[in-house]
Amino acid sequence: MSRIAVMGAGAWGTALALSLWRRGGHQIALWAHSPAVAATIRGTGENKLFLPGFAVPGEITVSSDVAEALAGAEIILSAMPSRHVRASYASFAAHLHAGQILVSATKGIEDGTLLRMSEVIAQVLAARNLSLPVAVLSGPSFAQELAAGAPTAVTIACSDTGVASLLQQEFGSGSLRLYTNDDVVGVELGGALKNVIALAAGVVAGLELGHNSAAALITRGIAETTRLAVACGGRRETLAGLSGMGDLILTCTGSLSRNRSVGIQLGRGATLADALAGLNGKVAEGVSTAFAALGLAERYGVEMPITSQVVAILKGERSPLAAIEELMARPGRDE
Ligand SMILES: NC(=O)C1=CN([C@@H]2O[C@H](COP(=O)(O)OP(=O)(O)OC[C@H]3O[C@@H](n4cnc5c(N)ncnc54)[C@H](OP(=O)(O)O)[C@@H]3O)[C@@H](O)[C@H]2O)C=CC1
Ligand SMILES: O=C(CO)COP(=O)(O)O
Repeated sequence: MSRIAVMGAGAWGTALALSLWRRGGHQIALWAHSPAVAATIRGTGENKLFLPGFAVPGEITVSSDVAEALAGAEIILSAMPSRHVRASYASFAAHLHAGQILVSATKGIEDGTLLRMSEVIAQVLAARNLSLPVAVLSGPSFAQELAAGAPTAVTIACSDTGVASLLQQEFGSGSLRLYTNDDVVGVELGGALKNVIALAAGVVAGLELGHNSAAALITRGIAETTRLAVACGGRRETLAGLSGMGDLILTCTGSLSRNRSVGIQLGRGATLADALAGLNGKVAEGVSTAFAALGLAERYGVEMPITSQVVAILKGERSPLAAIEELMARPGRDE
């Protein structure tokens, strides 16, 4: 029996907690950032704001108290928006100790520092003389579908292959299959960068450009995200896996994607502010990741034409249609 603390009670943290509880064999604690969200889940047995329609059993202890959530935890699985990871771990650090395993399920790149989430976590801990293994969980996985028990496969990445194998066993169940990988860079960037291409796929859908355009975008999207991930030290084959191509296909085509839905609104002519307001407090990571990805692309001298156009649209500097026209007018090149 392991005690697992799931830190973050948005859609993803709640779905992961449900999946791990259903698997059996673990005590699950779910930490919500806001006391109101924790109280609602405890009081109603449901996360009405972020994952409505799924019962959260009383055996999952729900709290907004960090010390309470982390007490006795052997595995800490975090799933909060990327912009809150640094501050969250700063508040967790005093309650962490050697022997614990950290797993990041957040998909994003930190604004300004351009660090991956596992790097942000390691940096926060290092400043407090703590060093714990940090694994990454990423892959094609809509929270609602995992919560419903639909068969789902994701990647669990850690530079320590023993830790990845242990997490594969501890998290795996009849509805959640995990593949191990020691390429943390590739897995983490695959999960973060697909959100930017999903915004672009939404724009294509919002403009009603059809299936040819969508397929071209997904394919050229994986080409440019792979270029960047490889330049950053990731492996090409990782980007062809679940946390690359797999998540890209899901998010670029799935109607449950928040990133794609923001892109659709932009394609239909909405402002970014209006498109984000439609999410009612839910996160679309691709918006900030687009800027960070372009920052990494400039650092490593990598060409990212789709990401560049997404940034121009987000800044309001180019209309969605003009962005597509620019992509089509680029000089011919080899595939
Ligand atoms: N939803 C999905 O299907 C999937 C999401 N992910 C990733 O998981 C991460 C979390 O997304 P998701 O669960 O969907 O989030 P949601 O959009 O469902 O919820 C937003 C979350 O942000 C939290 N939050 C707001 N302010 C703060 C703060 N200051 N500090 C800490 N947390 C805060 C909210 O907590 P509160 O209201 O309590 O303040 C809430 O839990 C993202 O990186 C996402 O890309 C990955 C795979 C699937
Ligand atoms: O990461 C996800 C599925 O793997 C969820 O995508 P959205 O954040 O676009 O909803």
